[in-house]
Amino acid sequence: MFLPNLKLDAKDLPEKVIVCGDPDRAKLVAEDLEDAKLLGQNREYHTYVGYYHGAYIGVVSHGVGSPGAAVCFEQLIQGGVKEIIRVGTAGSYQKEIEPGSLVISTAAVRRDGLSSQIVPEGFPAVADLILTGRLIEQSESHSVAIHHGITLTLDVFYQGAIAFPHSQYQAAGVLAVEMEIASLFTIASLRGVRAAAIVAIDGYADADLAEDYDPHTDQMKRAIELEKEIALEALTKK
Ligand SMILES: O=P(O)(O)O[C@H]1O[C@H](CO)[C@@H](O)[C@H]1O
Ligand SMILES: O=c1cc[nH]c(=O)[nH]1
Repeated sequence: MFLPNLKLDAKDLPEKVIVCGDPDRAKLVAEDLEDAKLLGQNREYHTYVGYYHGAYIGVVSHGVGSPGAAVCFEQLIQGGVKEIIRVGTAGSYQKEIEPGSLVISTAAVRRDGLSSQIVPEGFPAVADLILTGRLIEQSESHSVAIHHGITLTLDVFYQGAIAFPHSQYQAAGVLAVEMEIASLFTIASLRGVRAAAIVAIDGYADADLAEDYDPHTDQMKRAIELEKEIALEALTKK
């Protein structure tokens, strides 16, 4: 089967993949794979495959925002993918969740537009219990602060005339905000595959805590290295 947006033949797709927004991050993950090769490249979708501890896996970039990412998730699943871990970045909503730390999402608030066009209002966006358990287990051997709980998925990155909903979600105990996890969890539930997500915190998203957005610091590079390692181990654990 040819997957048109990913621009590759599904026969070479592994059943387990890591996904991330940034094509450069996908390349970085692929550097940890043996016999890594670029399977397809089209638009924001860069797909690498290779072996990690002997397991055949893939890493695919999905770009920024749920609609484009959903095209990627759907085509991966059409192509036979059964387990997906998103390795992303997010802004913190809670003071104790500091830049450079990691958050494993157990569920995502659906404030994206994409999922509301494929499932009814009230349908939950929840992580797969088993894959998420593996992420949590892998994270326990590291000394960096790693939190787990509810994240929020928004379509908006820059505030317009309508105020960001940050304070209500902060008060409700949501840990962090990003732009694709709710779509991933919803699509995975709908199609019967496993999905989980881990994100590196690049600053405080809440206006009261706001800092300059800079996802390119050394601290972020270290956090991304760590989430990459945790996700690779969780995905390939027997
Ligand atoms: O770093 P990635 O995986 O792209 O994730 C986050 O970063 C992007 C915004 O800069 C959005 O895609 C958001 O979800
Ligand atoms: O969507 C995002 C991603 C990273 N950091 C944020 O504040 N928001």
